[in-house]
Amino acid sequence: MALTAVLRLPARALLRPWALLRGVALGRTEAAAGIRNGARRFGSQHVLVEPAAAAGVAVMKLRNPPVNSLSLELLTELVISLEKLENDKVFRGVILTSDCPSVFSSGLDLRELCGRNPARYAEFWKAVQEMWLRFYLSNLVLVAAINGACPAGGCLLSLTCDYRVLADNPKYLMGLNETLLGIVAPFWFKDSIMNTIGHRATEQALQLGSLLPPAEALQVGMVDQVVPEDQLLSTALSVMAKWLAVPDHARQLTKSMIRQATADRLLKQRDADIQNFVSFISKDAIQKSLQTYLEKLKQKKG
Ligand SMILES: CCCCCCCCC/C=C/C(=O)SCCNC(=O)CCNC(=O)[C@H](O)C(C)(C)COP(=O)(O)OP(=O)(O)OC[C@H]1O[C@@H](n2cnc3c(N)ncnc32)[C@H](O)[C@@H]1OP(=O)(O)O
Repeated sequence: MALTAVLRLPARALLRPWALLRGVALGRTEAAAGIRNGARRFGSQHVLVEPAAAAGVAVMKLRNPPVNSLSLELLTELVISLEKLENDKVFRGVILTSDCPSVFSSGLDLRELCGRNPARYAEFWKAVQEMWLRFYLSNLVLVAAINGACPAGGCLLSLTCDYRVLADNPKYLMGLNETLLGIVAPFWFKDSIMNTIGHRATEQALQLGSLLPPAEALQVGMVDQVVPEDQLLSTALSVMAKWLAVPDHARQLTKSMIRQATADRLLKQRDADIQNFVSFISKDAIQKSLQTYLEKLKQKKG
């Protein structure tokens, strides 16, 4: 099965990601999808996964130019790639980074939020939920090496990781800016940031839709470290070594003890959350807000 065909499958196919992966693996040559110089390496259209220099560590790169917007396809491939690594006994940690210059991820693909029908909105939102649940609860160590701007859904993705290192560049703004688009960050976005930066800082960051430069993101605890851009990957690898020095079973149970309750809040009401999203995003006023925001983004260039 060609990857393009895989990507046209509905989100419910995520329930059987191995069936999809078999298709991906069979559809691509070993050189493209698996083994290069003896090292395991696989990729899909929008996610590149390669072994890092350190044993047991993979680097997962988002590759959806120009700005790594989280489309249904990218979300689906992220989940499949993570699941594949989790099922491969070789890997214990993943460094998540971007293959696009200056942008880690621009967040949810705004084209998925505008002018679609309710069934497509529902399918998309289910994929957003799935990405968050799988990454947030992953038994692997996830370190985000944030090498670009990181707004909204991009920030959410980084918040699923166990540790965040941000490259020191004043253009690399980070935060949940939903209110500035006239939309509302769902409760599990809010939970993710509140568990990271605390209650009071969340009140401000979320209501103001703050996009913080590196020094402020560090100060508030949105990232754990800010480093010169040329040291980003080496720092992420050092951090990973520290986390991998801990026995997996003890670390995994501890992670789950801390995170499961937050994930359960969504797991208990996934369908209601989808319905909420669909009815919210379908409102004329919300559609207008989003269209205006998208147009402003496009005009910025001219
Ligand atoms: C009750 C609760 C219920 C639930 C309520 C609903 C909850 C929804 C939660 C939503 C979460 C989100 O993530 S919403 C997404 C929020 N994201 C953002 O606000 C980021 C917007 N983007 C940016 O700020 C910038 O693009 C940035 C990422 C910094 C990169 O700047 P650059 O100058 O490098 O690039 P640009 O020139 O701006 O962008 C290049 C092209 O990419 C497009 N582009 C940029 N971001 C895009 C995006 N997210 N989706 C699609 N397309 C995007 C631009 O329009 C350009 O298109 P062309 O002109 O055609 O080339």
